[in-house]
Amino acid sequence: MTSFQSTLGEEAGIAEELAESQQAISIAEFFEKNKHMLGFDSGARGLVTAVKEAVDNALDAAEEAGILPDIYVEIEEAGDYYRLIVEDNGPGLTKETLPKVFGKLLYGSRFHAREQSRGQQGIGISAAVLYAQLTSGKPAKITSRTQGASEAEYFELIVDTDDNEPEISVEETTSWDRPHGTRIVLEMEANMRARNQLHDYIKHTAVVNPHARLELREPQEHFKFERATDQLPEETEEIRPHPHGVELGTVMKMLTATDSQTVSGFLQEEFTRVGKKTADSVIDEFRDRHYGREMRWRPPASREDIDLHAAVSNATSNKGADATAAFADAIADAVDDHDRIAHHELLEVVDSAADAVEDDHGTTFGDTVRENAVEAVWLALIDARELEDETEADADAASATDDNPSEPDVSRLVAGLYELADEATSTRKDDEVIHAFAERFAAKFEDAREAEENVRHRLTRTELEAYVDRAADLTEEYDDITFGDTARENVVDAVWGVMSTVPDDPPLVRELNNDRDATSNLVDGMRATDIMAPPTRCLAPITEDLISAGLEKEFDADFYASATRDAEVHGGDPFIVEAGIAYGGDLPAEGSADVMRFANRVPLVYQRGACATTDVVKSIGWRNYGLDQPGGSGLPNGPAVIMVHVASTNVPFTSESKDAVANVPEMEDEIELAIREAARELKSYLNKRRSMQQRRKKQNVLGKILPEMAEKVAEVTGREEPNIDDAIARIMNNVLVERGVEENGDGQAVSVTVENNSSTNESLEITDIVTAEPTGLPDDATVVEMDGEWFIKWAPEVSSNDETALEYEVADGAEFDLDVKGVESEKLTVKQ
Ligand SMILES: Nc1ncnc2c1ncn2[C@@H]1O[C@H](COP(=O)(O)OP(=O)(O)OP(=O)(O)O)[C@@H](O)[C@H]1O
Repeated sequence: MTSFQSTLGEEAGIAEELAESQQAISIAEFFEKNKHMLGFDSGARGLVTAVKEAVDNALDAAEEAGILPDIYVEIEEAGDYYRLIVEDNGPGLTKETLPKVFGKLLYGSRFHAREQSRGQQGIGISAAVLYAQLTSGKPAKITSRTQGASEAEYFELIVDTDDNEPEISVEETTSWDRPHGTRIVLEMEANMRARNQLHDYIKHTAVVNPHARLELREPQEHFKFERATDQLPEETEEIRPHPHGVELGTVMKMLTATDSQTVSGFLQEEFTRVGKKTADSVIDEFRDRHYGREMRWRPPASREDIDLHAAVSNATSNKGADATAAFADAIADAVDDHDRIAHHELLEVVDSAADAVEDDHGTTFGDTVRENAVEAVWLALIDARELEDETEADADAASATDDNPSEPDVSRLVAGLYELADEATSTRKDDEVIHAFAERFAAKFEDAREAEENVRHRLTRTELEAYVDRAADLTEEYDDITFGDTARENVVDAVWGVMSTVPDDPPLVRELNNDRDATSNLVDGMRATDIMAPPTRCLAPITEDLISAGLEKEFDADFYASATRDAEVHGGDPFIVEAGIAYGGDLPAEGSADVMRFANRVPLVYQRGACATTDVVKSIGWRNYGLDQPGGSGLPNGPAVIMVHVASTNVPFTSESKDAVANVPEMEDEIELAIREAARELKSYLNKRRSMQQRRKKQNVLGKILPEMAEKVAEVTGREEPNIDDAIARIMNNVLVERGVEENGDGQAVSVTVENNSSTNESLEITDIVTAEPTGLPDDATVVEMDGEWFIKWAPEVSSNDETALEYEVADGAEFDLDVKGVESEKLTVKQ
């Protein structure tokens, strides 16, 4: 075999030779070879995917136009092929756009829109056309009529795979009975082996789109899903990206495209949820990262031998004694007013002192005088020894007295850093060790200043971490102690906490444009700033009520729960996760629970195992929620359906075929929280059901034993049999509702007594139906007559261990019927 290597050197121009075989690959050609990526990997699957693409588009288009969708899908055998027909009542397509929509890959209206829609990439339907033409050789036949048009347009076309352009074979106008809409006819090599997936897709689409009317006619079966509501989903609006989660590359692109000049304007104009205040916070975060923060040192205490006044006076020349004294006074006082002061704050102090003295004394305090004063005070602040020249004699005298508490025995930097490190580290650390650490830490500041590298003590957090690490490493080495990561982080936090953000102006947009590092700091700043969640008007969640309603429509269960989370952000796009659970009833008790996955109201029928949704369901400990879960992980067993819906302006799918949601941590967290929210409701339902079952069991046993005992007791004692119902109600802590009737001459006196033997207060709704007109009813009861029956309604609140009664009179011979609501049947004994 001749390799290129073996011929290298023998022949010139190998690169040119190689270059000849290089050529551009058309997108259509690429997809022709990678059909599986788009969900067309087999005849069975291809048919389902084509239906899905056409129906999703039809729903998107109708909703966007404010039309209640009416969609007809037909699959018929056509010789060796299958013919797919999808008709919608949407707004239709114009003559100009139609050929591109169906005959050009990556052409669509939604790719750039930050708005929830089923379609995203502009590939779906043209890929179906491509699949049909590749497998059957037949063109797609499209009819479309726009609203108000007198006739429809009819096209027969294929995708020209060489240049990814539509190749039209027939183009004519035609009549069509639909006033507006689109009809697609595709012939393809296919089979019905994925019939179940097809049915699931259509059925589940109906569940989450109760406003749509769907019809599916296939060779064997025919389904119609009538719409359950005339309410279209909330209209969505396009939004700008949210600052949380936009990638660096996106921001760099946005910076080149924006009309804003300043970073603040850029942030406010191009992102959602950013006003002036939020932009300022982002810029502060940017400053911390880009310029760093400045260390703030404490001003000298009066007991310290530091005379700021003298320092300023000595550094100020030719300004006259009065002006100089006033200048020095103003600075010393202002510094003293600060709890801590950074270099840029000192600059402000000196500037305002100079301005004030200039006004009062008519002397000019130029830049040099101001700079000298700043330097003198800064030196005094950060290191007392700098002043020793002037105060040497005093200091020597003071240090001679060992027990003089007012004498600082370390430099001010060491003392300042010692204070912070001591507070931040565990009390177990030796004082001396902390002191030694503070000395090494201070040396880093001091060395950098002396070397004129960092006169202002300005550090980024990373630089500060390096200072702390170096000082801690040395302390570990020389003092033979451990200075662990937590202690180091605590010291960094404490020092960073007292440091001050520098007020330097951020770069202009054009300066940021080619500065990758600065832009990266801006992106980090955006992420670190607390920003309100994005508006949800771009999203159309199903909502809790409709999830439950959808589940109820589809599954005959005993219990339904649903949860809709607040919006979160991923990659600058907002998303909302919803979950629903149906349990019991007719759901199959054997095997694992069914997981239904939806993204932007589209059922996901393939690649269940590759989906973040399934992963999250499996990772939850379902035993905590009352479901059986063999081995404590994986899908739970039992009669349950778990449904998850992810709605986003950009759902992160694992591939272009949009079958599975990718494992994005932010999204997984929300999926988990939504499922847990619904699962908590399931848990309390199951707990209650279990305790009710136990109660019923106990009651059944009592109901059997007590009458036998009562009979025996009566026999032995010769007395009347005791009242069993009352006894059971008391033993079981039940609510007992009992009717008493007494003859009272003209008629009967009725009393309905409620005895609450339970441990909770109860609110009941009692309806007593009487066949004669009742009289003497209390005010809190209402009565309505219907067809010779009187409905007495009474809603008493009865505290635990209390009782109340409804009393009235009625003619002789009247009959009664009591209906009690508000208390579970297991906790209720009704005796009439
Ligand atoms: N039935 C239809 N009625 C009206 N417009 C349609 C219809 N089908 C498609 N369109 C338009 O054609 C565009 C392209 O559709 P296509 O299916 O190729 O991509 P998509 O739906 O935008 O994205 P995806 O590739 O994710 O499905 C859509 O964005 C929409 O504007």
